[in-house]
Amino acid sequence: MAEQIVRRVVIAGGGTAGWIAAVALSKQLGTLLDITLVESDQIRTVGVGESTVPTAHTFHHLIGIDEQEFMRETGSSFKLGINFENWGEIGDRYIHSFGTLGKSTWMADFHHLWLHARGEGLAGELEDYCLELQAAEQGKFATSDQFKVNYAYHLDAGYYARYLRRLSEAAGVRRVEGKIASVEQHPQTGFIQSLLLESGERIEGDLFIDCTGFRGLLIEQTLKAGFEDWSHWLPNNSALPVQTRSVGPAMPYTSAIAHDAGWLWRIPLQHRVGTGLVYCSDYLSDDEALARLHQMIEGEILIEPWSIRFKAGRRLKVWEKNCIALGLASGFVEPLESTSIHMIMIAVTRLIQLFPFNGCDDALQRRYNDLSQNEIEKIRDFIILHYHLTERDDSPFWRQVRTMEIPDTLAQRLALFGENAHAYQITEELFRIDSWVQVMLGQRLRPAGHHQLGRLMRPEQLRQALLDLKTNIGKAVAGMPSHQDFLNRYCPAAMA
Ligand SMILES: Cc1cc2nc3c(=O)[nH]c(=O)nc-3n(C[C@H](O)[C@H](O)[C@H](O)COP(=O)(O)OP(=O)(O)OC[C@H]3O[C@@H](n4cnc5c(N)ncnc54)[C@H](O)[C@@H]3O)c2cc1C
Repeated sequence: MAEQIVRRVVIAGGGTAGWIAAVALSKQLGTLLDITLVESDQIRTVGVGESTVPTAHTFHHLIGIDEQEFMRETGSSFKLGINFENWGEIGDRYIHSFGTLGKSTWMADFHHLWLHARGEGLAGELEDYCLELQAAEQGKFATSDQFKVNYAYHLDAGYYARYLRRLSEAAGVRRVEGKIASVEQHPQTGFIQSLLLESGERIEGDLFIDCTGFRGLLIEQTLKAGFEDWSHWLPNNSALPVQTRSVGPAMPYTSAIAHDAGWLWRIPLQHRVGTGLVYCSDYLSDDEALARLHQMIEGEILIEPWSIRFKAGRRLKVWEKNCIALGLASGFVEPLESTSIHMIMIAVTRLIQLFPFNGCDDALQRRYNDLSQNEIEKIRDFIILHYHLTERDDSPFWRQVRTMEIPDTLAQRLALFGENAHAYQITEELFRIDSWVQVMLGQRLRPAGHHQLGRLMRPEQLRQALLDLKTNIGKAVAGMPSHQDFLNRYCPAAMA
């Protein structure tokens, strides 16, 4: 049997990405690897990233994280979707839920039936036919054999990293505190050999995972893997996060409230609310942004706002030589649909599946890079959709994103839906058909035509079928406790 060449894994950085990598690799491949994580108390983590998508639930399950313990220790709440305000037009509101819309058939997705019935005056609102969406609207939540809902989490990034650190160290990860002063490479191959810390300590490894955030200390500053800038499609480049006291029960959704040069997030945790203004500095100065944030804040400030600059785009090669970038070091598509933690989790899963036990060869690297590119580009298109499909004309920011050129891949999807109401999910794509449908309709795209399946049913039969669906969902939601009551019982926050 071939000897294992890659055994010593060095993770640079201890933010969300670093500790997710540490916990997953140690729990899954533990005895095959020696894992060291280096982080520096002198360099703070980005400190945000608190809203997730349902894959977080699946990922935790895969690596054996106990849900109730995790939620107690991180003050987490449940998330059923995102509540968008002022996106299509000022005053608009819709929820992009994680749920399934109605009942689809093999011939056509549910929304085709709904579009027909709506046109004939036989149907209510689309949201009447989705359990998660109705539960979100009413602030309800339950998860059990009786209530099978598709959900994600809101979590506290600081507590989450601490929690994962505890699990990782228990699984054998060695943590080294220290600032990386330089990265040492093999003189011929350029492969990374070691990290030299300011203390003089040298950390040697076979595989290096760059989780150093936007700076990309290994992947970019050392290996120059390259970056594809997407800011012409996603112009927001600044954020002002702040932590505030809760002013009411935690709702089971994130809010994304558009303003004239970006948007504001509100993420309800058990012990506080995470809020943050996202904006484009070409259209809003930092002082104006701070004033805007203060206008939109609800509740007493617990931690004062801090400033973050970012650029949307992807690292051209997330795997280069013997270095793999995860998290912000690998690229960033702005936080609108809370996809970064998902991408970290998928990237770690992919790494476990394609782990280079016998060395970092080109074919493995190429496969990994292709899959990563494919994934992030689909997510990029979904985010651009929210900006481009707007009718807002009240500010230069909205005029720019409404009229900008968009990627061909997205233009094709819009044409298909705009003409015939068809939406699709490509293999391994994160967002499902129902996500595309909810956002496209929520952003005011009204398809000119749709599948004629609905005409095969008698009007009364169709009206009754839709009424039954709505009634059953209504009954199920009525039987659920409030989200806050469920949290209080299921996983009361340790720090609340
Ligand atoms: C405004 C904003 C909002 C976001 N919201 C969401 C969201 O709602 N949902 C979501 O999924 N994602 C979100 N994200 C993304 C999310 O925050 C990140 O994906 C996640 O926090 C991972 O960050 P990271 O670990 O890659 O980097 P960081 O948190 O920046 O961590 C970098 C680590 O590297 C260490 N480090 C750096 N340099 C050195 C050095 N020289 N020596 C030693 N250590 C070093 C630091 O000490 C730190 O531990 C958001 C991002 C932004 C900017």
